[in-house]
Order: sequence, then structure tokens, then C-alpha cells
Amino acid sequence: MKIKDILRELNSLILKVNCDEELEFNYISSNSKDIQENTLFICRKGTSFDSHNIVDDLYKEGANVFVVEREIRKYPYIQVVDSRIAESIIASMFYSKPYEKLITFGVTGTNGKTTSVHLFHHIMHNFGIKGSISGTVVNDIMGDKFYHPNTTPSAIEIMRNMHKTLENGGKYYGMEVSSHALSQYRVESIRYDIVGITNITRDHLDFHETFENYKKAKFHILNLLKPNGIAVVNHELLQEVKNKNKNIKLVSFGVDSSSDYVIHEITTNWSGTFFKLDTPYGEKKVASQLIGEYNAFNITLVVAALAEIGYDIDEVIASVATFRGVDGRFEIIPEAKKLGIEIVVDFAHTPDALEKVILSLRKLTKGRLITVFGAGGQSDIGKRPMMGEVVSKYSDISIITTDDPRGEDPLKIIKDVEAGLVPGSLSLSIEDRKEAIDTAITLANRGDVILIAGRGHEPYQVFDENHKVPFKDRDVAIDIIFQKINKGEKTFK
Ligand SMILES: CC(=O)N[C@H]1[C@@H](OP(=O)(O)OP(=O)(O)OC[C@H]2O[C@@H](n3ccc(=O)[nH]c3=O)[C@H](O)[C@@H]2O)O[C@H](CO)[C@@H](O)[C@@H]1O[C@H](C)C(=O)N[C@@H](C)C(=O)N[C@H](CCC(=O)O)C(=O)O
Ligand SMILES: Nc1ncnc2c1ncn2[C@@H]1O[C@H](COP(=O)(O)OP(=O)(O)OP(=O)(O)O)[C@@H](O)[C@H]1O
Repeated sequence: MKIKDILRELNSLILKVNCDEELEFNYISSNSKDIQENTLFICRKGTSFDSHNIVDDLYKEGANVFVVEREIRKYPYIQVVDSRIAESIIASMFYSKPYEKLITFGVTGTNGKTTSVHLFHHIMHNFGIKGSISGTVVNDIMGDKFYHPNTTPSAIEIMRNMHKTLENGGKYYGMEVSSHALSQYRVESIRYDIVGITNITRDHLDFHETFENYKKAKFHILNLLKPNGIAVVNHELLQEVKNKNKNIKLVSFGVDSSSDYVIHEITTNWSGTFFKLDTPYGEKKVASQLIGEYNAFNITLVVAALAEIGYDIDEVIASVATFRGVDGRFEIIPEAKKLGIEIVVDFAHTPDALEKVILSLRKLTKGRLITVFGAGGQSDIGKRPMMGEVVSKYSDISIITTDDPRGEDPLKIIKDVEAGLVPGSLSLSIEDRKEAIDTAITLANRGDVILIAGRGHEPYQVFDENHKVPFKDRDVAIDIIFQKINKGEKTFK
């Protein structure tokens, strides 16, 4: 590709062109760890690094032209107003706008993104349609599965994955779209057939500062629809969405009878969640292995999305029943039954998610509910007391422990959570997460339920960027169960 090919697209972003328009490049990157011969490299001053400062190294590594926000002394460059927007445009151009040839499904919202995207992937697979997804738990690019530290990768990575999907005969790309990604233009050049908004409650106010900014970032996804694309939104957000986007095609889902897809008669038990759904195609009965009433909303978002783009709603609903859920989302630990208790590992780490999952568990618990949880470091300090309040309000025993401190003092985080505890509620604070889980299992009697919340599937406990400890809640709980059985501390019940 030649420089002149991208100048047209970059258009009003360009401040200065300091290179030959005939200059050719055959790779693009914005990360020094991903560079080849004749790479167009996009520099930016981000939150923790400024890649303008390493252009000499980048040139030695193979970069032959730069896109920069501030002028550099030597090397060919194009100076632009904003490197993030430039990256999304260049990535789209370089990979020939792959989203135009794919069914693209983007889901944003505070909670439910992972569950919805994985359910979408499962249903398309059941229909014999090949494709890819990206998100918090896994990136599955046409069967190539890997973990990415971001819920939403960079603009270049997404376009590269979409291009690879097309090259391998894939027909769709489903992705979780975080509010950070929307604010940083990682998805700015993508156009979606379907965008879904699960819900918007408090989270990430450390980044967005106000709830309004957070909502605005989420709603921006509605501007990224294809011309005949459709938005599937939680009915609670319908009015706001309509006020902001008068002429988009949209359907709503929720319990409100004026929704396009009306959820009612939800029941949930240890074998799953069951509900009725009034749809434009008549009343439907939905059965799912997912536990928790809130999953009726995630399921309906996906059912509506696929029905609205022409898939047979009865076949879609039949396929929902075989979805076994996502690692670390209401994941039952079968070994706990040996002690006559239930243990559930869940990813809930916002006040709303904690409330939803605890209230669902309350209905299933014959005995007491013991919740082990903590708050992540470097993330929305304001929500910590709210988490303490909601857990202590609805749990019989709350055990506050360490989540992923990410460089913060774990005891300080625990104190922030303690500040919200309901006076008189039964709670313990145990800094060591393994000890906290062990204590919960020791305290549990027959018929009790333990919820281990906040980290879900995560394989490492991140104390800081140089100190990560392998720690999978599920595996730790299973180890403790067998230790107690082998030591005779807990008998088979
Ligand atoms: C604060 C934030 O969102 N940062 C994201 C952002 O980085 P940034 O723009 O701040 O860039 P930077 O890290 O300062 O680096 C500046 C530039 O130098 C480049 N660089 C940097 C270092 C280096 O050695 N070589 C190099 O070339 C970088 O590629 C970048 O182009 O863009 C990067 C590329 O897309 C992301 O990886 C990075 O995510 C960081 C790791 C992060 O932790 N982000 C979190 C806050 C986040 O985005 N979370 C959401 C999910 C939130 C949730 O729902 O829980 C997500 O989508 O992951
Ligand atoms: N529709 C929902 N409403 C409220 N809480 C939900 C909903 N769906 C899931 N949850 C709760 O939120 C947790 C995270 O769910 P999931 O991973 O599907 O969402 P997510 O948006 O991908 O989260 P994250 O952005 O943190 O990866 C679940 O473990 C559950 O506790």
C-alpha cells in the first residue's frame, strides 16, 4: 500500500505530510513489539508511554514511515491531529474494511457482554456458521484461541482479526466493546450489523469521571451501525437512546410490557433459567442452563439480535438450551457437594452485578449464603463501599478479601469496602484470598451456599505489574475441599 492511498482517507486529520506519497509500506503497527520490514508505525502519547520517543529504535526495527501527533526530526512522517482516530482509519483501510463482508455483532454494557457474545458464538456454531469472537475471557479467531489483556483489543488487532476471519472463510465477528475502547476510538471505523446494550450501571468512573460520561461513551456505539444495522437495547435505556439517535433501527428487550421482546415468568434453579418471551413472532418459551434471572436479559438480547437479522427464532431458542455458559460466570463447583454445600464462582465485581447474582443465589439457598469478595485495585474507588453495602445487605456472612490489588495496598482496599458494610451485618476481613475461601468453607454447614465473587475465570491474582500469582478461584476451592476431606476436617455429608 502507498502513502497516497491513506492520505485520502485521513483527509481532515492531516496537519502535515513530510514524506513521498509514492512511499510503500506493507505492514502497520502501533506497538513496538509488533513490527516488520517496511512498517507504517503510528505513534501516540498514551496514558503510560509515548512512542514518539522511540522512533529511532522503531526505524532500526523496520518502520519506514510514521504517523505522528508531534513532529519528529528525521524519518518520513505524516502529522495528524489524533493518532487514535488515525489508527482506526488506517487499520480499516489497510485490511480492506473487513467488517463490510462479515456479520458484525458488538455488545457493550456494564455487565453481560461476555455472556452475550459467547452465547452468540455458540448459536452461530450450532447453525454450522464459522466465525470469530473477542472479549474478556478469550479471543477465538476461527478456532485460534488466545487470551488478550484487553476486553476490546486495539483498532489494528481487531481489523487484523477480522481480516484473518474472512481469509479463513468466516462469516461473522462478535465482540465485547468496552467503554474504554469506545472512548479511545479502538472501534471507531468498524460498522456493525447489530449493536447490543446490556445495561448501564456504575463502573469505571475512575476513567470516565462521571456516570454521564460513562453512559455517553457506551451510547457512542449506536453511531457505528451499518446503514441497515439494528440496535438491541435494554428497555430501561430506550428513551435515552431514542432521544440521542432519532433515526436508527432499534428493538428493546426487558420486563416492561411495551418492550419489543417482553421477558416474563422467569424462574431460575440449580439446573438453569426458564422464562417466557413475547416476541414479534409470538410467545416463546426459553430454557437455558445459565443460572440467574439476569441471564434472561442476556439471552433475550442475543435471541432478538439474531431474529432481527433473519434467523429463525425457534431454531435460535432451541440452540440457547445447549449453551453451558462462560468460565467463571455463575460457575458451580461440583466437588462442593461432597461437603453438602454449593460453591459458585462468579465474575461479579460491580454493585449491580453483585446484587443480581446474590439475589439469584438467595432464592436457591436453603441455608445461609456466605459471600467471599473484594474490590479490584486501580478501578473506581467509589464503588467499593457500595459493594460492601450490597453484599452485607443480602448475604448471611460477608468475607472481604483481596481481589486484584494492581499496585494498591490490599488492606486499604479492604477498608474502603468495609466502610459500606451494613451495621450489625456478620462480616470478616481476611487479606489472604485462599485463607478467606478456606474460612468460608470451614464456616459452611450443610445446605449453605458460598459465592466466590469478583475474579471469575481469571488465572492470576495481580498484585502489581511485576507480581502476578497463579490463582484460579475454582481450583483453589477444589484444593481446599479435598484437603478438608483428607484431613477429616469436613466429613462427607
Ligand atoms: C488506560 C488504557 O485504556 N490504556 C489502553 C491504551 O493504551 P494507551 O493509549 O494508554 O497507550 P500506552 O499504553 O500509554 O502506550 C502508548 C503507545 O505506545 C505504544 N507502546 C507502548 C509501550 C511499548 O513498549 N511500546 C509501544 O509501542 C502503545 O502500543 C501505544 O500505541 O490502548 C492500548 C492499546 O489498545 C491498551 O492496551 C491499553 O489498555 C491498558 C493495558 C488497560 O489496562 N486498559 C484498561 C483500562 C481497559 O482498556 N479496559 C477495558 C475493559 C474495562 C472493563 O470492562 O473491565 C478493555 O477494553 O480492556
Ligand atoms: N445482564 C446482567 N445484569 C447484571 N449483572 C449481570 C448481567 N449479566 C451478568 N451479570 C453479572 O456480571 C458478571 C459479569 O458478566 P459478564 O462477564 O457476562 O459481563 P461483562 O460485561 O463481560 O463483564 P466485564 O466487562 O467485566 O468483562 C457476571 O458474573 C454476573 O455476576
